[in-house]
Amino acid sequence: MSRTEVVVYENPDLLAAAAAARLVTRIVDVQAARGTASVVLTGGGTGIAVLRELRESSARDAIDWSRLDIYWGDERFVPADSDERNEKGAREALLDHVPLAPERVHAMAPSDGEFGDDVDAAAEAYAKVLSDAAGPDADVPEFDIMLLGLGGEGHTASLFPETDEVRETQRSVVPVRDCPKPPPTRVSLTLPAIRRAREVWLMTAGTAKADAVAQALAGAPETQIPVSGARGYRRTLWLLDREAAGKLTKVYQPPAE
Ligand SMILES: O=C1O[C@H](COP(=O)(O)O)[C@@H](O)[C@H](O)[C@H]1O
Repeated sequence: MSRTEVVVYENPDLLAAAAAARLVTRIVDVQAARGTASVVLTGGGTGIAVLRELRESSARDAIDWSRLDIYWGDERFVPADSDERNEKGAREALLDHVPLAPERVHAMAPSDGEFGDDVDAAAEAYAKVLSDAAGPDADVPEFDIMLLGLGGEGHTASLFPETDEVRETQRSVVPVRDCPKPPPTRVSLTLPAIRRAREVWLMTAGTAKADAVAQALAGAPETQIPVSGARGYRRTLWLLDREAAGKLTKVYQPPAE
């Protein structure tokens, strides 16, 4: 049975620090229970701030970094050294500063990588990465924790409102072209792939996100507000600052840990 929880923090700094602390605890608990853990990363202001907080936390040493698999929920299809790359942001904020096993870091291809500027091939290759990791019975692994951000118009990962990609039901990974938010070409997990995660953590801050947050939590159709369809099969955890939560009509209490 899946549950939805909403936690509101006073400001974006507190949100990022608290999300980082939760992440350490959850990864350590999963590793204690199952040996390894998997985390799907997001780009965006809050997602990268959380990784930076994690790097600066002394508790990060509680994680066995060599037994952690890293994936991405979406990526901008730009050259590897572009500041637009979600991978580059994550590496600078955290990944280059911790002893991860390089073969467990599963990045999406850049536009100057092995597939050149063929975004279809890059998306197909990432789908293969996921299906290889999932084993014989599934196309997508059961990720332990998927971190996602969202845009003011309701996009999550790189799934934008009223697009073919948000309606995708067969593929786990799709190429995305003509995105309303630059850069225009991206690779994204689809909603069915996102829903393979045990836990989805939706993290965002600021008044620009308040409408989308309120609509998603009120159950808006996912074709209109894609983040509405981003759910973990065990838990969906919204981590918000006061401004992003500003249009919620219901009062949310912090859940008991
Ligand atoms: O383009 C993207 O935007 C979202 C949200 O970013 P934010 O800076 O407005 O918080 C992000 O979640 C996604 O990964 C990224 O590619």
